[in-house]
Amino acid sequence: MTPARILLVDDEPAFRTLGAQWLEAEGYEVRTGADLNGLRSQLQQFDADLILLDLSLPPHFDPRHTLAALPQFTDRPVIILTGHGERELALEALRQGAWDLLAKPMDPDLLAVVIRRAITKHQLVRELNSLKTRIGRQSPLQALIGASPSMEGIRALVQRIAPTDVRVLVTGPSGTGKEVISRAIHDLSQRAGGPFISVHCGAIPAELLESELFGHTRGAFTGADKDRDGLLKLADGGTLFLDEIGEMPLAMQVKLLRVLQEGSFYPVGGRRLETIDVRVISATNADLPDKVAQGEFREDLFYRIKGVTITTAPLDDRPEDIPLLVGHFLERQAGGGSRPPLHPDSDAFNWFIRRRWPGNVRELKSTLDSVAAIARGGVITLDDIALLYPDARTEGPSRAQATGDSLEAQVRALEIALISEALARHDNNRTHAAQALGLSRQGLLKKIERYGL
Ligand SMILES: Nc1ncnc2c1ncn2[C@@H]1O[C@H](COP(=O)(O)OP(=O)(O)OP(=O)(O)O)[C@@H](O)[C@H]1O
Repeated sequence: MTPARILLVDDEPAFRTLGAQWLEAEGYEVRTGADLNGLRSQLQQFDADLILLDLSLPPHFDPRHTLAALPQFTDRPVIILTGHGERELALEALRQGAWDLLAKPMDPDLLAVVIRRAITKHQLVRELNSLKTRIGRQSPLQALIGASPSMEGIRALVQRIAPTDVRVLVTGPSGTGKEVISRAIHDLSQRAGGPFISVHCGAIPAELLESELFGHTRGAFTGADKDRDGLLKLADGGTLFLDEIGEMPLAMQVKLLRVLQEGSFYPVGGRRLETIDVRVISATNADLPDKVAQGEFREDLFYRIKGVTITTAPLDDRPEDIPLLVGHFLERQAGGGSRPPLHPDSDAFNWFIRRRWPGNVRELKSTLDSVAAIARGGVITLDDIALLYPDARTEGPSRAQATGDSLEAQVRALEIALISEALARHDNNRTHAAQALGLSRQGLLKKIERYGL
């Protein structure tokens, strides 16, 4: 097990040295600090599980100054070290969210117990929060992240059509979540217990597509040394997801049309008619009516697969989804472990929101993966981003200016980013996050509900 980390902040060098030696002997990993100003950046380098904090610190040596800064650090237990005669200040520290206070000179036995209790409770709270989040996210609809009107409309439609057997066509640019949407429809349908079989129509060579879909009998062609079921058969009782259907060769389109009309097919080389029961969901980033007009896609097949059409929007058109997606991916990266997810500071959040994402959510996710890999101390900063994207600090006009996002979308994006950041910083403690944002707890809860945070 990795040792818990403690940051000891005190202006007296001798106290720091002795304190650190004692804490290390108790099995903790320790760093020390001498002033209040460096504390925040020190925490970015060293994600402490607990802070031991003296109240009179440079540069002001004014306990009130330290107290005013305290709420910034109480996303982990802070134990205040007080001198005698500071009773009022100590009480105020507790009101500001300090975990406990101990008078100098320290009683080592008492200190050991207080530290151990604080760290254990803090770890339990983190685990509880991460479990709550995971349980709360279990509805298939909650796999569809986003608070933009576009995503809200999609979620409402998915909920309506999922229990029916209607065919669905999901269209929209690459990387905007067409497969995630299709999967959510399946997971919410009565077929959820059955298979979800995904076929990438453009990736399978035309000459193989037929046997991949319909299966084949032994000896049907060179190399067919035994009977093999196709993907249609494997999808029986479940959902067949035809991805990039616009890339399906014309000859195959005719055969697929027959299956959709009759619900049955012959495996390649076979004489026995196979009957299947599948729901078909198709996806494409192509303009199918245009392909129909060009003679590249069969009109009759288009109308067969069209059913209800869901259209996804480019990520650049819905900036308010960015902070939520960032939070979601970081949480998934953390995997519910004992360490909390990384979180971007406000400059980093702004960079993610302002940037353009031609590769949509897929590009956002892979950028986040690389940035998260080099971040230290639990926080993603603009400095981390600038290591991979040297233009990060100087990037030209904001995405909003370039794309003309509505003021409403920009305000929503900013509000979601600030709330997500405050919640992350305060370990999902809504009371503390509300205080930090200058909102009432009730007001914050309303916003959390509205944005599905
Ligand atoms: N709204 C969303 N909520 C959660 N994850 C999303 C969302 N949109 C996209 N993703 C994630 O983005 C990545 C790309 O999504 P997906 O494969 O569904 O896109 P697509 O539109 O089907 O892309 P393509 O057209 O290239 O096949 C996946 O990792 C997916 O989990």
